[in-house]
Amino acid sequence: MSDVHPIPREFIGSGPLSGTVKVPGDKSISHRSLMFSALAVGHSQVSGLLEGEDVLSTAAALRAMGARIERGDDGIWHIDGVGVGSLLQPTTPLDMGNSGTSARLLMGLVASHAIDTIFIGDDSLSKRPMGRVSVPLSQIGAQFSGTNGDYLPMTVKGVIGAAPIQYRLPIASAQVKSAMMLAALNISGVSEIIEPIATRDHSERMLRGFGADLKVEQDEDGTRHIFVRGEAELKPQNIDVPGDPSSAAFPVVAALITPGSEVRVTNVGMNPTRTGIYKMLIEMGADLTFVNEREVGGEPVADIIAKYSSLSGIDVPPEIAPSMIDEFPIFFVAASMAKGRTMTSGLDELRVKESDRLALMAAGLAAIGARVKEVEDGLIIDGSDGEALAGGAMINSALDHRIAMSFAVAGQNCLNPVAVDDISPIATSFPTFEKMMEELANG
Ligand SMILES: O=C(O)C1=C[C@@H](OP(=O)(O)O)[C@@H](O)[C@H](O)C1
Ligand SMILES: C=C(OP(=O)(O)O)C(=O)O
Repeated sequence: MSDVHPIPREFIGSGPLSGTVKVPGDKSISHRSLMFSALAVGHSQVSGLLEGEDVLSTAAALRAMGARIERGDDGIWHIDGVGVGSLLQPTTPLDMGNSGTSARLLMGLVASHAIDTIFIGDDSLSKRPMGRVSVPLSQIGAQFSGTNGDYLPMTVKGVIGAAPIQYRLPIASAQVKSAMMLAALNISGVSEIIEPIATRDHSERMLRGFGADLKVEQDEDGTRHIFVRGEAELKPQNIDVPGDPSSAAFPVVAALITPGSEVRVTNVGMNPTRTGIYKMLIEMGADLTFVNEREVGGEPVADIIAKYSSLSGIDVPPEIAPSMIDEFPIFFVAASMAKGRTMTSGLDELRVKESDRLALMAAGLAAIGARVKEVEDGLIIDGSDGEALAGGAMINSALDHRIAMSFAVAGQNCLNPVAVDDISPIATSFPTFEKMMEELANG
Protein backbone atom coordinates (compact mmCIF):
# COMPACT_ATOMS: atom_id res chain seq x y z
CA MET A 1 0.00 0.00 0.00
CA SER A 2 1.10 3.52 -0.72
CA ASP A 3 1.87 4.40 2.91
CA VAL A 4 4.55 1.72 3.27
CA HIS A 5 7.40 3.18 1.20
CA PRO A 6 7.38 6.98 0.95
CA ILE A 7 9.00 8.20 -2.27
CA PRO A 8 10.12 11.83 -1.94
CA ARG A 9 10.72 13.85 -5.13
CA GLU A 10 11.76 17.40 -6.07
CA PHE A 11 10.02 19.36 -8.82
CA ILE A 12 11.29 22.44 -10.65
CA GLY A 13 10.42 23.87 -14.06
CA SER A 14 12.90 23.54 -16.94
CA GLY A 15 11.26 25.79 -19.52
CA PRO A 16 8.07 25.70 -21.59
CA LEU A 17 5.89 22.59 -21.67
CA SER A 18 4.73 21.36 -25.04
CA GLY A 19 3.29 18.32 -26.75
CA THR A 20 0.22 16.16 -26.99
CA VAL A 21 -0.61 13.80 -24.14
CA LYS A 22 -3.36 11.43 -23.11
CA VAL A 23 -4.46 11.11 -19.49
CA PRO A 24 -5.66 7.77 -18.06
CA GLY A 25 -9.31 6.72 -18.01
CA ASP A 26 -11.84 8.46 -15.79
CA LYS A 27 -11.64 7.15 -12.23
CA SER A 28 -15.36 7.46 -11.45
CA ILE A 29 -16.39 5.76 -14.69
CA SER A 30 -13.74 3.04 -14.26
CA HIS A 31 -15.01 2.07 -10.78
CA ARG A 32 -18.59 2.01 -12.03
CA SER A 33 -17.81 0.05 -15.20
CA LEU A 34 -16.36 -2.76 -13.07
CA MET A 35 -19.18 -2.67 -10.50
CA PHE A 36 -22.04 -2.64 -13.02
CA SER A 37 -20.34 -5.27 -15.20
CA ALA A 38 -19.93 -7.47 -12.11
CA LEU A 39 -23.69 -7.15 -11.55
CA ALA A 40 -24.66 -7.91 -15.15
CA VAL A 41 -25.32 -11.46 -16.31
CA GLY A 42 -22.70 -12.32 -18.93
CA HIS A 43 -19.52 -10.94 -20.42
CA SER A 44 -18.67 -7.21 -20.50
CA GLN A 45 -15.56 -5.56 -21.93
CA VAL A 46 -13.97 -2.31 -20.84
CA SER A 47 -11.32 -0.39 -22.77
CA GLY A 48 -9.47 2.64 -21.44
CA LEU A 49 -9.94 1.53 -17.82
CA LEU A 50 -7.87 3.52 -15.31
CA GLU A 51 -5.33 1.00 -14.04
CA GLY A 52 -4.68 2.97 -10.85
CA GLU A 53 -4.58 1.47 -7.38
CA ASP A 54 -8.05 2.77 -6.46
CA VAL A 55 -9.74 1.01 -9.36
CA LEU A 56 -7.67 -2.13 -8.78
CA SER A 57 -9.01 -2.18 -5.19
CA THR A 58 -12.54 -2.21 -6.61
CA ALA A 59 -11.60 -5.01 -9.02
CA ALA A 60 -10.09 -7.13 -6.24
CA ALA A 61 -13.16 -6.72 -4.04
CA LEU A 62 -15.53 -7.68 -6.86
CA ARG A 63 -13.40 -10.73 -7.64
CA ALA A 64 -13.59 -11.73 -3.98
CA MET A 65 -17.38 -11.64 -4.35
CA GLY A 66 -17.50 -13.91 -7.39
CA ALA A 67 -16.99 -11.78 -10.52
CA ARG A 68 -14.31 -12.86 -13.01
CA ILE A 69 -12.23 -9.80 -13.92
CA GLU A 70 -9.19 -10.10 -16.15
CA ARG A 71 -7.01 -7.81 -18.21
CA GLY A 72 -6.18 -8.95 -21.74
CA ASP A 73 -2.69 -8.38 -23.21
CA ASP A 74 -4.27 -5.73 -25.44
CA GLY A 75 -5.29 -3.71 -22.35
CA ILE A 76 -8.98 -4.59 -22.67
CA TRP A 77 -10.61 -5.72 -19.44
CA HIS A 78 -13.00 -8.69 -19.44
CA ILE A 79 -15.66 -9.07 -16.78
CA ASP A 80 -18.05 -11.97 -16.26
CA GLY A 81 -20.77 -10.75 -13.94
CA VAL A 82 -22.66 -12.74 -11.32
CA GLY A 83 -26.01 -10.92 -11.67
CA VAL A 84 -27.77 -8.61 -9.20
CA GLY A 85 -28.48 -10.51 -5.97
CA SER A 86 -25.83 -13.17 -6.56
CA LEU A 87 -22.68 -11.76 -4.99
CA LEU A 88 -20.75 -14.42 -3.08
CA GLN A 89 -19.59 -14.25 0.51
CA PRO A 90 -15.93 -13.08 0.45
CA THR A 91 -13.54 -15.07 2.60
CA THR A 92 -11.17 -12.21 3.47
CA PRO A 93 -11.63 -8.51 4.35
CA LEU A 94 -12.14 -6.20 1.35
CA ASP A 95 -9.13 -3.89 1.17
CA MET A 96 -10.18 -0.49 -0.19
CA GLY A 97 -6.65 0.93 -0.04
CA ASN A 98 -6.84 4.74 -0.41
CA SER A 99 -10.17 4.78 -2.25
CA GLY A 100 -13.26 6.48 -0.83
CA THR A 101 -15.26 5.69 -3.97
CA SER A 102 -14.54 1.95 -3.69
CA ALA A 103 -15.45 1.86 0.00
CA ARG A 104 -18.67 3.85 -0.17
CA LEU A 105 -20.09 2.45 -3.40
CA LEU A 106 -19.28 -1.14 -2.47
CA MET A 107 -20.89 -0.67 0.96
CA GLY A 108 -24.08 0.24 -0.91
CA LEU A 109 -23.72 -2.80 -3.10
CA VAL A 110 -23.22 -5.34 -0.30
CA ALA A 111 -25.89 -3.76 1.96
CA SER A 112 -28.71 -5.37 -0.05
CA HIS A 113 -27.01 -8.75 -0.53
CA ALA A 114 -27.14 -11.68 1.88
CA ILE A 115 -23.43 -11.54 2.69
CA ASP A 116 -21.23 -10.33 5.53
CA THR A 117 -18.21 -8.23 4.66
CA ILE A 118 -15.36 -6.42 6.39
CA PHE A 119 -14.02 -3.21 4.85
CA ILE A 120 -10.46 -2.09 5.56
CA GLY A 121 -8.30 0.70 4.10
CA ASP A 122 -5.05 2.62 4.43
CA ASP A 123 -4.30 5.28 7.06
CA SER A 124 -5.90 8.04 5.00
CA LEU A 125 -9.12 6.15 4.22
CA SER A 126 -9.40 4.98 7.83
CA LYS A 127 -9.80 8.64 8.85
CA ARG A 128 -12.61 9.38 6.38
CA PRO A 129 -16.27 9.35 7.46
CA MET A 130 -18.33 6.33 6.41
CA GLY A 131 -21.45 7.32 8.40
CA ARG A 132 -22.68 9.19 5.34
CA VAL A 133 -23.41 5.78 3.77
CA SER A 134 -23.73 3.49 6.78
CA VAL A 135 -26.45 5.61 8.44
CA PRO A 136 -28.87 5.67 5.46
CA LEU A 137 -28.05 2.05 4.56
CA SER A 138 -28.85 1.02 8.15
CA GLN A 139 -32.35 2.34 7.50
CA ILE A 140 -32.92 -0.51 5.01
CA GLY A 141 -31.92 -3.00 7.71
CA ALA A 142 -28.27 -3.61 6.88
CA GLN A 143 -26.03 -3.67 9.96
CA PHE A 144 -22.82 -1.66 10.15
CA SER A 145 -20.27 -1.76 12.88
CA GLY A 146 -17.37 0.65 12.37
CA THR A 147 -14.39 1.73 14.43
CA ASN A 148 -15.61 4.61 16.63
CA GLY A 149 -18.93 4.27 14.81
CA ASP A 150 -17.94 6.01 11.62
CA TYR A 151 -14.59 4.67 10.42
CA LEU A 152 -12.90 1.67 8.83
CA PRO A 153 -12.36 -1.13 9.66
CA MET A 154 -16.10 -1.65 9.35
CA THR A 155 -18.17 -4.80 9.18
CA VAL A 156 -21.34 -4.92 7.11
CA LYS A 157 -24.13 -7.44 7.41
CA GLY A 158 -26.30 -7.17 4.32
CA VAL A 159 -30.05 -7.62 4.27
CA ILE A 160 -32.47 -8.95 1.67
CA GLY A 161 -36.18 -8.24 1.41
CA ALA A 162 -35.88 -4.56 2.43
CA ALA A 163 -38.59 -2.04 1.53
CA PRO A 164 -37.72 0.43 -1.29
CA ILE A 165 -35.46 3.31 -0.33
CA GLN A 166 -36.67 6.91 -0.09
CA TYR A 167 -33.68 9.05 0.74
CA ARG A 168 -32.87 12.72 0.41
CA LEU A 169 -29.13 13.43 0.35
CA PRO A 170 -28.10 15.79 3.17
CA ILE A 171 -24.78 16.58 1.42
CA ALA A 172 -23.81 16.92 -2.24
CA SER A 173 -22.09 13.58 -2.77
CA ALA A 174 -22.05 11.36 -5.83
CA GLN A 175 -20.59 8.60 -3.68
CA VAL A 176 -23.56 8.61 -1.30
CA LYS A 177 -26.03 8.89 -4.19
CA SER A 178 -24.38 5.98 -6.00
CA ALA A 179 -24.19 3.83 -2.84
CA MET A 180 -27.96 4.22 -2.42
CA MET A 181 -28.57 3.46 -6.11
CA LEU A 182 -26.41 0.33 -5.90
CA ALA A 183 -28.33 -0.86 -2.83
CA ALA A 184 -31.62 -0.12 -4.64
CA LEU A 185 -30.68 -2.45 -7.50
CA ASN A 186 -31.36 -5.50 -5.30
CA ILE A 187 -34.45 -4.17 -3.50
CA SER A 188 -37.85 -5.13 -4.91
CA GLY A 189 -39.90 -2.10 -6.06
CA VAL A 190 -38.95 1.44 -7.01
CA SER A 191 -36.52 3.35 -4.78
CA GLU A 192 -36.26 7.13 -4.88
CA ILE A 193 -33.04 9.01 -4.20
CA ILE A 194 -33.44 12.77 -3.98
CA GLU A 195 -30.51 15.00 -4.80
CA PRO A 196 -31.05 18.70 -3.96
CA ILE A 197 -27.70 19.68 -5.52
CA ALA A 198 -26.61 17.90 -8.70
CA THR A 199 -23.41 15.86 -8.52
CA ARG A 200 -21.62 13.80 -11.17
CA ASP A 201 -24.20 11.66 -12.97
CA HIS A 202 -22.10 8.75 -14.25
CA SER A 203 -24.09 6.17 -12.26
CA GLU A 204 -27.35 7.34 -13.82
CA ARG A 205 -25.95 7.40 -17.37
CA MET A 206 -24.20 4.05 -17.07
CA LEU A 207 -26.99 2.16 -15.31
CA ARG A 208 -29.36 3.19 -18.12
CA GLY A 209 -26.79 1.87 -20.58
CA PHE A 210 -26.75 -1.45 -18.68
CA GLY A 211 -30.55 -1.66 -19.15
CA ALA A 212 -31.69 -0.69 -15.63
CA ASP A 213 -35.15 0.84 -15.28
CA LEU A 214 -34.10 4.30 -14.10
CA LYS A 215 -35.87 7.64 -14.37
CA VAL A 216 -34.70 11.11 -13.36
CA GLU A 217 -37.12 13.98 -12.75
CA GLN A 218 -36.01 17.50 -12.01
CA ASP A 219 -37.89 20.12 -9.96
CA GLU A 220 -37.82 23.79 -10.90
CA ASP A 221 -35.25 24.47 -8.17
CA GLY A 222 -32.89 21.87 -9.66
CA THR A 223 -33.65 19.09 -7.13
CA ARG A 224 -33.27 15.74 -8.88
CA HIS A 225 -35.39 12.68 -8.10
CA ILE A 226 -33.76 9.43 -9.21
CA PHE A 227 -36.12 6.46 -9.42
CA VAL A 228 -34.49 3.03 -9.62
CA ARG A 229 -36.49 -0.18 -10.07
CA GLY A 230 -34.88 -2.97 -8.11
CA GLU A 231 -34.27 -6.64 -8.79
CA ALA A 232 -32.72 -5.23 -11.93
CA GLU A 233 -31.45 -7.43 -14.73
CA LEU A 234 -28.37 -5.73 -16.06
CA LYS A 235 -27.20 -6.60 -19.56
CA PRO A 236 -23.46 -6.84 -20.24
CA GLN A 237 -21.89 -3.92 -22.10
CA ASN A 238 -18.81 -2.89 -24.04
CA ILE A 239 -17.54 0.29 -22.43
CA ASP A 240 -15.01 2.81 -23.67
CA VAL A 241 -13.81 4.92 -20.72
CA PRO A 242 -12.97 8.55 -21.64
CA GLY A 243 -9.92 10.34 -20.20
CA ASP A 244 -10.33 11.77 -16.71
CA PRO A 245 -11.06 15.54 -16.63
CA SER A 246 -9.76 15.61 -13.03
CA SER A 247 -6.39 14.22 -14.18
CA ALA A 248 -6.34 16.47 -17.27
CA ALA A 249 -6.52 19.53 -15.00
CA PHE A 250 -2.86 18.93 -13.96
CA PRO A 251 -1.22 19.25 -17.41
CA VAL A 252 -3.70 22.01 -18.28
CA VAL A 253 -2.78 24.15 -15.25
CA ALA A 254 0.91 23.28 -15.74
CA ALA A 255 0.69 24.78 -19.25
CA LEU A 256 -1.25 27.85 -18.05
CA ILE A 257 1.39 28.78 -15.42
CA THR A 258 4.58 27.90 -17.32
CA PRO A 259 5.69 30.71 -19.68
CA GLY A 260 5.78 29.76 -23.37
CA SER A 261 3.79 26.52 -22.98
CA GLU A 262 1.26 24.95 -25.30
CA VAL A 263 -0.13 21.53 -24.42
CA ARG A 264 -2.85 19.39 -25.97
CA VAL A 265 -4.62 16.79 -23.82
CA THR A 266 -6.65 14.37 -25.93
CA ASN A 267 -9.86 12.44 -25.26
CA VAL A 268 -10.92 14.23 -22.05
CA GLY A 269 -14.41 13.60 -20.57
CA MET A 270 -16.50 16.78 -20.74
CA ASN A 271 -19.56 15.71 -18.76
CA PRO A 272 -21.01 19.03 -17.53
CA THR A 273 -21.16 17.67 -13.97
CA ARG A 274 -17.34 17.51 -14.07
CA THR A 275 -16.12 20.57 -15.94
CA GLY A 276 -16.39 23.36 -13.35
CA ILE A 277 -12.58 23.72 -13.25
CA TYR A 278 -12.43 24.58 -16.95
CA LYS A 279 -15.25 27.13 -16.64
CA MET A 280 -13.46 28.81 -13.73
CA LEU A 281 -10.07 28.83 -15.46
CA ILE A 282 -11.65 30.43 -18.55
CA GLU A 283 -13.22 33.06 -16.28
CA MET A 284 -9.71 33.75 -14.97
CA GLY A 285 -8.56 34.41 -18.53
CA ALA A 286 -7.11 31.00 -19.40
CA ASP A 287 -6.47 30.39 -23.09
CA LEU A 288 -8.25 27.03 -23.43
CA THR A 289 -9.67 25.62 -26.66
CA PHE A 290 -11.86 22.55 -26.89
CA VAL A 291 -11.59 20.71 -30.19
CA ASN A 292 -12.57 17.36 -31.67
CA GLU A 293 -15.77 17.32 -29.61
CA ARG A 294 -17.56 13.98 -29.80
CA GLU A 295 -19.28 11.32 -27.71
CA VAL A 296 -17.53 8.28 -26.20
CA GLY A 297 -19.49 5.64 -24.27
CA GLY A 298 -22.44 7.97 -23.63
CA GLU A 299 -20.21 10.80 -22.35
CA PRO A 300 -19.17 14.03 -24.14
CA VAL A 301 -15.42 14.13 -24.87
CA ALA A 302 -12.99 16.71 -26.34
CA ASP A 303 -9.31 17.49 -26.76
CA ILE A 304 -8.17 20.47 -24.69
CA ILE A 305 -5.50 22.86 -25.94
CA ALA A 306 -4.02 24.96 -23.12
CA LYS A 307 -1.62 27.86 -23.70
CA TYR A 308 0.35 29.86 -21.14
CA SER A 309 -1.99 32.62 -19.94
CA SER A 310 -2.08 35.67 -17.80
CA LEU A 311 -4.67 34.67 -15.17
CA SER A 312 -6.74 36.97 -12.95
CA GLY A 313 -8.27 36.13 -9.56
CA ILE A 314 -12.03 35.46 -9.35
CA ASP A 315 -14.77 34.73 -6.82
CA VAL A 316 -15.69 31.08 -7.20
CA PRO A 317 -19.43 30.62 -6.64
CA PRO A 318 -19.98 27.84 -4.07
CA GLU A 319 -22.66 26.19 -6.23
CA ILE A 320 -20.01 25.22 -8.81
CA ALA A 321 -18.08 23.21 -6.19
CA PRO A 322 -19.64 19.76 -6.89
CA SER A 323 -18.60 19.99 -10.56
CA MET A 324 -14.93 20.63 -9.63
CA ILE A 325 -14.74 19.04 -6.19
CA ASP A 326 -11.49 17.15 -6.82
CA GLU A 327 -9.88 19.99 -8.77
CA PHE A 328 -9.60 22.58 -5.98
CA PRO A 329 -6.02 21.66 -5.02
CA ILE A 330 -4.73 22.33 -8.55
CA PHE A 331 -7.09 25.29 -8.92
CA PHE A 332 -5.53 26.86 -5.79
CA VAL A 333 -2.12 26.54 -7.45
CA ALA A 334 -3.39 28.46 -10.51
CA ALA A 335 -4.94 31.09 -8.20
CA SER A 336 -1.68 31.52 -6.28
CA MET A 337 0.02 32.66 -9.51
CA ALA A 338 -2.86 34.78 -10.87
CA LYS A 339 -3.19 38.57 -10.68
CA GLY A 340 -5.29 39.67 -7.72
CA ARG A 341 -7.51 37.85 -5.27
CA THR A 342 -9.33 34.53 -5.62
CA MET A 343 -12.05 33.76 -3.09
CA THR A 344 -13.56 30.33 -2.48
CA SER A 345 -16.27 29.25 -0.04
CA GLY A 346 -18.65 26.36 0.66
CA LEU A 347 -15.80 23.84 0.46
CA ASP A 348 -16.26 22.01 3.78
CA GLU A 349 -16.22 18.67 1.90
CA LEU A 350 -12.56 19.26 1.04
CA ARG A 351 -11.72 18.66 4.69
CA VAL A 352 -12.79 14.98 4.45
CA LYS A 353 -11.07 13.90 1.24
CA GLU A 354 -7.84 11.84 1.22
CA SER A 355 -6.54 14.65 3.46
CA ASP A 356 -7.90 17.93 4.78
CA ARG A 357 -7.29 19.60 1.43
CA LEU A 358 -7.96 23.13 2.67
CA ALA A 359 -5.43 22.84 5.50
CA LEU A 360 -2.79 21.03 3.44
CA MET A 361 -3.04 23.31 0.43
CA ALA A 362 -2.93 26.41 2.65
CA ALA A 363 0.15 25.12 4.49
CA GLY A 364 1.93 23.97 1.34
CA LEU A 365 1.22 27.12 -0.67
CA ALA A 366 2.34 29.34 2.21
CA ALA A 367 5.54 27.27 2.49
CA ILE A 368 6.43 27.95 -1.16
CA GLY A 369 5.77 31.67 -0.80
CA ALA A 370 2.14 32.12 -1.84
CA ARG A 371 -0.16 34.53 -0.01
CA VAL A 372 -3.01 32.42 1.28
CA LYS A 373 -5.53 32.62 4.10
CA GLU A 374 -7.44 29.57 5.26
CA VAL A 375 -11.02 30.15 6.40
CA GLU A 376 -13.46 27.55 7.66
CA ASP A 377 -14.93 26.66 4.28
CA GLY A 378 -12.42 27.85 1.74
CA LEU A 379 -9.16 29.62 0.88
CA ILE A 380 -8.56 33.25 0.02
CA ILE A 381 -5.54 33.62 -2.22
CA ASP A 382 -3.69 36.74 -3.36
CA GLY A 383 -1.83 35.74 -6.48
CA SER A 384 1.72 36.57 -7.57
CA ASP A 385 0.62 38.09 -10.91
CA GLY A 386 2.53 35.47 -12.86
CA GLU A 387 5.76 35.90 -10.87
CA ALA A 388 7.50 32.66 -9.90
CA LEU A 389 6.97 31.71 -6.25
CA ALA A 390 9.95 31.08 -3.99
CA GLY A 391 9.57 27.28 -3.73
CA GLY A 392 12.31 25.63 -1.69
CA ALA A 393 10.07 23.82 0.79
CA MET A 394 9.15 20.25 1.67
CA ILE A 395 5.41 19.58 1.20
CA ASN A 396 3.43 17.26 3.45
CA SER A 397 1.10 15.41 1.08
CA ALA A 398 -0.49 13.12 3.72
CA LEU A 399 -1.21 10.19 1.36
CA ASP A 400 -3.15 12.49 -0.94
CA HIS A 401 -2.44 12.02 -4.64
CA ARG A 402 -3.98 15.36 -5.62
CA ILE A 403 -1.88 17.32 -3.10
CA ALA A 404 1.27 15.59 -4.41
CA MET A 405 0.42 16.32 -8.07
CA SER A 406 -0.63 19.91 -7.34
CA PHE A 407 2.74 20.76 -5.81
CA ALA A 408 4.58 18.90 -8.57
CA VAL A 409 2.84 21.28 -10.98
CA ALA A 410 3.46 24.32 -8.74
CA GLY A 411 7.20 23.55 -8.99
CA GLN A 412 6.96 24.52 -12.69
CA ASN A 413 6.79 28.18 -11.73
CA CYS A 414 9.01 28.39 -8.63
CA LEU A 415 12.53 29.77 -8.20
CA ASN A 416 13.68 26.81 -6.11
CA PRO A 417 12.63 23.15 -6.21
CA VAL A 418 9.40 22.08 -4.52
CA ALA A 419 9.97 18.83 -2.64
CA VAL A 420 6.99 16.52 -2.16
CA ASP A 421 7.47 14.14 0.77
CA ASP A 422 5.84 11.16 -0.93
CA ILE A 423 4.72 10.80 -4.54
CA SER A 424 3.67 7.14 -4.23
CA PRO A 425 -0.06 7.96 -3.74
CA ILE A 426 -0.12 9.44 -7.25
CA ALA A 427 -0.43 5.84 -8.46
CA THR A 428 -3.93 5.69 -6.99
CA SER A 429 -5.38 7.83 -9.80
CA PHE A 430 -2.65 8.79 -12.29
CA PRO A 431 0.12 6.18 -12.57
CA THR A 432 1.60 7.85 -15.68
CA PHE A 433 1.76 11.37 -14.19
CA GLU A 434 5.54 11.65 -13.83
CA LYS A 435 6.18 10.23 -17.28
CA MET A 436 3.64 12.64 -18.78
CA MET A 437 5.26 15.66 -17.08
CA GLU A 438 8.67 14.55 -18.40
CA GLU A 439 7.26 14.17 -21.93
CA LEU A 440 5.82 17.70 -21.77
CA ALA A 441 9.12 19.10 -20.46
CA ASN A 442 11.02 17.42 -23.32
CA GLY A 443 8.54 18.84 -25.84
O1 LIG B 1 -18.62 9.26 -7.09
C1 LIG B 1 -17.41 9.40 -7.40
O2 LIG B 1 -16.84 8.69 -8.24
C2 LIG B 1 -16.65 10.47 -6.72
C3 LIG B 1 -17.32 11.45 -6.03
C4 LIG B 1 -16.66 12.53 -5.29
O3 LIG B 1 -16.73 12.24 -3.92
P1 LIG B 1 -17.96 12.72 -2.97
O4 LIG B 1 -19.17 11.99 -3.37
O5 LIG B 1 -17.51 12.35 -1.59
O6 LIG B 1 -18.04 14.21 -3.20
C5 LIG B 1 -15.19 12.68 -5.67
O7 LIG B 1 -14.52 13.48 -4.73
C6 LIG B 1 -14.49 11.35 -5.82
O8 LIG B 1 -13.17 11.51 -6.26
C7 LIG B 1 -15.18 10.45 -6.83
C1 LIG C 1 -11.63 12.26 -3.36
C2 LIG C 1 -11.07 11.44 -4.24
O1 LIG C 1 -11.24 10.08 -4.34
P1 LIG C 1 -11.90 9.02 -3.35
O2 LIG C 1 -12.99 9.71 -2.57
O3 LIG C 1 -12.42 7.93 -4.24
O4 LIG C 1 -10.80 8.52 -2.46
C3 LIG C 1 -10.16 11.99 -5.28
O5 LIG C 1 -9.78 11.23 -6.18
O6 LIG C 1 -9.80 13.18 -5.25
